[in-house]
Amino acid sequence: MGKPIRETIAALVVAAGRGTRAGAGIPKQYRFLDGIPVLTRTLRALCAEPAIATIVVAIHPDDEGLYAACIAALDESERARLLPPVHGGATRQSSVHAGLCVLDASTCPHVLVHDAARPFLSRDLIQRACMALVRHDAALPGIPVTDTIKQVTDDGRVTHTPPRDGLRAVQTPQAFRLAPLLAAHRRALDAGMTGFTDDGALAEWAGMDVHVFAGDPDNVKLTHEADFLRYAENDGVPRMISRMATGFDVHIFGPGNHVMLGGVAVPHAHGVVAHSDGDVVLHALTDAVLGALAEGDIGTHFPPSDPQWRHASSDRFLAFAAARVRERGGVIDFLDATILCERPRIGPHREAMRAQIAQIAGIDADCVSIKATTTEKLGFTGRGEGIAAQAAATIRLPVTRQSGDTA
Ligand SMILES: Nc1ccn([C@@H]2O[C@H](COP(=O)(O)OP(=O)(O)OP(=O)(O)O)[C@@H](O)[C@H]2O)c(=O)n1
Ligand SMILES: C[C@](O)(CO)[C@H](O)COP(=O)(O)O
Repeated sequence: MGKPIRETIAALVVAAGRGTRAGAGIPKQYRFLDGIPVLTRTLRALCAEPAIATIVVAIHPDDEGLYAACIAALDESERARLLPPVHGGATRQSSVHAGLCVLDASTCPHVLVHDAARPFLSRDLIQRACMALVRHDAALPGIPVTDTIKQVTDDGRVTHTPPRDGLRAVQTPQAFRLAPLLAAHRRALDAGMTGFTDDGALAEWAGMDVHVFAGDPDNVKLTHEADFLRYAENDGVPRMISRMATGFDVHIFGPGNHVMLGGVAVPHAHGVVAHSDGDVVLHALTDAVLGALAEGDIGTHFPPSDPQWRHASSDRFLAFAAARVRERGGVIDFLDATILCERPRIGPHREAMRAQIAQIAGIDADCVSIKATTTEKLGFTGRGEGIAAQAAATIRLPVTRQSGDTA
């Protein structure tokens, strides 16, 4: 008995175009829509359909790096569905041909050919395409046209008005039996027919019986800059969400003649007892930033048991946390710290600390605030036994998954 049709379908995504009509520097399938590349969205939609056994993407040879970044954003089970990419050609038709050539008709006798530039394809639409293969060798999603269509000459004279009822605007995914489609592509190539704008037209030319099933008006092809403006909330700029977190640190006073505070050596009658340089301000700020990332705390990344952090300058801890924010595509909006001690006096060093913290975190000094308070001679700080700092960090991170989670 043969396999059920749902285990015999491959998807071929054509993504080798240059997107010249959309402009904007990189090919449109690699541009971001709400923090997610168009191609990543398209592949996720296809991966969500269990009927599709395997997926191959035709890419331009110059786009290997862009493709790798799109694939990295998929989860492991999604990546497992992908064959290695193939290099497409100068036309959509040649890119489809290149992709069809690597598919194995003995394991996947059916193929859905889909434009990378159509990232809004729904589960229902994919299922309609798969179902169409039960009855047809070639089937295209089409939507009734709502405008009246005119055939015109180059100088704009109308020569024909086809009756609208029989017209459909066709989309992808277009569903085919693989062997006859590949044979049709080879025949077209041999005949020097290289200008087909969809596989439906090529199949029709080759004599296949081509049918239309219900398309989806939301399944638009991103073609012009205006499409990006219309469909991307932020036109390629990742949507960001704000996070705020706090940090706190204490060190006991010990022998010495200064304390490090916010990266500044502040003269004092004592030093602090600490594994590192004991800068409570930088430690509290580091924990606040790591907290906003939900990436543990300073001890997670720089364990006090590790001798390499002995006497370490605390700059590196905050610099590390700030780099993590950048690596996740985020920004630090604001850092705020309050120092709790009777002595030393903080006011004369406040501006130097703000400048130093700003430099370490890679932000403007305007975005750093340093405050100080005594504790009215109460508690360990009041008795002059030690010094404490509490801090808050506000950061923004890109929304990177369709679910709204962040990276
Ligand atoms: N040589 C080509 C041309 C197009 N495509 C793909 O075919 C789909 C539909 O093509 P289109 O929207 O025309 O994309 P581009 O050719 O990139 O656009 P433009 O014509 O504006 O350059 C896109 O996913 C595109 O990447 C392809 O794989 N290989
Ligand atoms: C395949 C297609 O998306 C069906 O509507 C369309 O023909 C592609 O045309 P393009 O000129 O390559 O964008």
